[in-house]
Amino acid sequence: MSKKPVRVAVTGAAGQIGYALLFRIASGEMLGKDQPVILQLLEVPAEGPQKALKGVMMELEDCAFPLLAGMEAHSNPMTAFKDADYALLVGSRPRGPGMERAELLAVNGAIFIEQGKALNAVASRNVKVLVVGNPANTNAYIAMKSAPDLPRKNFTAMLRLDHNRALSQIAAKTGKPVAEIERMIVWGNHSPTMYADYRFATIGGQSVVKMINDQDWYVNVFLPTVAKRGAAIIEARGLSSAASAANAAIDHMRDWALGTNGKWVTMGIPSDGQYGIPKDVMFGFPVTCANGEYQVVEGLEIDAFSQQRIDATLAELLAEQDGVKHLL
Ligand SMILES: NC(=O)c1ccc[n+]([C@@H]2O[C@H](COP(=O)([O-])OP(=O)(O)OC[C@H]3O[C@@H](n4cnc5c(N)ncnc54)[C@H](O)[C@@H]3O)[C@@H](O)[C@H]2O)c1
Ligand SMILES: O=C(O)C[C@H](O)C(=O)O
Repeated sequence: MSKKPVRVAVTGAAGQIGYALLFRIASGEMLGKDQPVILQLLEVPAEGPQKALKGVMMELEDCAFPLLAGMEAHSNPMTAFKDADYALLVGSRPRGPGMERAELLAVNGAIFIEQGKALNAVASRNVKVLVVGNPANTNAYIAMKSAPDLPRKNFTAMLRLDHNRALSQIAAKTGKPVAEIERMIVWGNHSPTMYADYRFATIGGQSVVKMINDQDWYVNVFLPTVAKRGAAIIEARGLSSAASAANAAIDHMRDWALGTNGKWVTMGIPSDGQYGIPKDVMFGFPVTCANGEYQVVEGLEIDAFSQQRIDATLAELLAEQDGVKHLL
């Protein structure tokens, strides 16, 4: 018997990430090739974006996806999130060349308060929320705080693009297939303070640290390359990453919903105090997923260098939280 359709809400659906994301959700790449979906698409209530959204929906229709059980265009989060089982919060103002991410806080805070409240009011009580729109961790924190009737654990932020970027840098350095790399971690904020940590990573069971054996490359090439990759793409394209961001969103939601078979992935999640991160801080942690739930990989040794990096990204997140506390 075929499965009952699930409702997937996507905000910023006419934007560039939306365009790279919706077709893959509708084709079953996110929730499985046997899972029908109903797309509930939100755009700002203005003629241009709403018209563009209609165009995207015409294209979705023209794909004749067997798993696309329905789609709706919305301009109000209260209708867009109705009974949503999954919500991908992509819509926000993207960073342009030379713009600091922190500047985005004020502009985007209001959006995520309204959307958090709407999720609280109308979404499924089990809704899985992924915030992609930047500053992703703090936007997710704002949405979570604006939705007091939903479990905190339902709110996550996207660190998966950073995780995937780190995997590709290691694959290029070692000449090994990316799929063989296990136990990568990116701690903290989706920003240049993130800490991409390959101390525990293995390839075919062998330690990546030993294979690379180059602390200088780790500190002076790998870490800044991963941390500043978003800015490098903006510089090169004149636009922020879109296809790779959509791909990471698919990876994040697929793993959360369908499980990782014991593999570590990075998710931004509200801390429960693990590794000394204060409760509720939306922090990138290593997790495994099973049965629709994520679980932090605990008990990893944090050496002095790592502690310093973790403290720095935590300090940035706490400052961001402080910057929005008057809104909450
Ligand atoms: N977390 C990550 O790894 C990551 C990676 C890349 C981009 N991003 C962020 O994702 C966001 C979207 O990027 P993009 O390139 O798709 O931008 P875009 O400008 O192409 O699209 C954003 C869309 O969101 C819509 N929008 C704005 N406010 C909205 C609201 N309140 N409700 C619904 N829709 C709204 C806009 O009309 C626009 O169509 C940006 O904030 C960007 O910085 C995050
Ligand atoms: O840094 C940005 O604003 C773009 C995006 O978050 C990215 O990592 O590509």
